Amino acid sequence: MPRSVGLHAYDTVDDLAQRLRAYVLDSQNSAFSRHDAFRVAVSGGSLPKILAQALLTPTSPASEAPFDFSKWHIFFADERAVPLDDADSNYRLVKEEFLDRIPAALGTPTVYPIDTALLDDIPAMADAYEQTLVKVFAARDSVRLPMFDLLLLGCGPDGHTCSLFPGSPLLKETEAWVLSIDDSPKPPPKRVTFSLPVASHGINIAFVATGGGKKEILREIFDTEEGKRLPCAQINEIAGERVTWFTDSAAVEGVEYAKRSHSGSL
Ligand SMILES: O=C1O[C@H](COP(=O)(O)O)[C@@H](O)[C@H](O)[C@H]1O
Repeated sequence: MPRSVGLHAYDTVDDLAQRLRAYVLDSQNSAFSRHDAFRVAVSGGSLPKILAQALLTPTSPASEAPFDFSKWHIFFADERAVPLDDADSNYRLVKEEFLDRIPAALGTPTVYPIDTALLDDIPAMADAYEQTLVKVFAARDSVRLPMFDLLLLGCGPDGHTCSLFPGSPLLKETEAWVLSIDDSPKPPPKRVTFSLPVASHGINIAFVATGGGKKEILREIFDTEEGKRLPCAQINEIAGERVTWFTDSAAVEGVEYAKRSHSGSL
């Protein structure tokens, strides 16, 4: 584990949400100063709810410049190959938990969902999503990888992130930006996902993992050699100091790495 990976544990999810808010705001503002836009990728699972709590619950409105969602470009780090209104859709989750609750005064983000016309051809769906990235981030031959301003990732109880699962051959991909999977061990089986190089290519990369159900896998990721093979740990290894984990105390119970200098407030 690179010692520079930040692992921050907060007493409650409310505390976590406040610190995540400050982190995303800083990330937004530095992106605006670089290119007047904020290119962010989000995950599904437990993340959208915590993200909404962080971003849409101002702690002290007078003391900070607000988010300007009109300059946000929101991509999906992974998506299930289902209609956008399906209960399993990451888009639906992000829309209902977060996008639909953004106050009009804060602007409307540009959102890039998958092309559901390609539900029966998921390799084509992955290629089409890659082309979406190419259009926004520049031509494929002029940039080796799209650089996100912020990647917001989850960590499954098995150590998966995006739809990159432990032991998957997809983890070896070095060329493609977006991949398809038709045998996901977690339902639904058909999905598209950022490849590991893209999921590691953010100026800032935040993992959000809360609750006692994550403590065993966090121990493995942070405290063991074998855990280095897990998808989340591979992103830690590749991106090092660009990675920050936002966790609560239940998720890091027994994690030695969290007891060292990397834990505490950000
Ligand atoms: O299937 C998925 O799971 C991961 C982790 O979800 P969580 O509920 O354990 O946070 C999520 O990050 C990913 O986007 C999703 O498709």
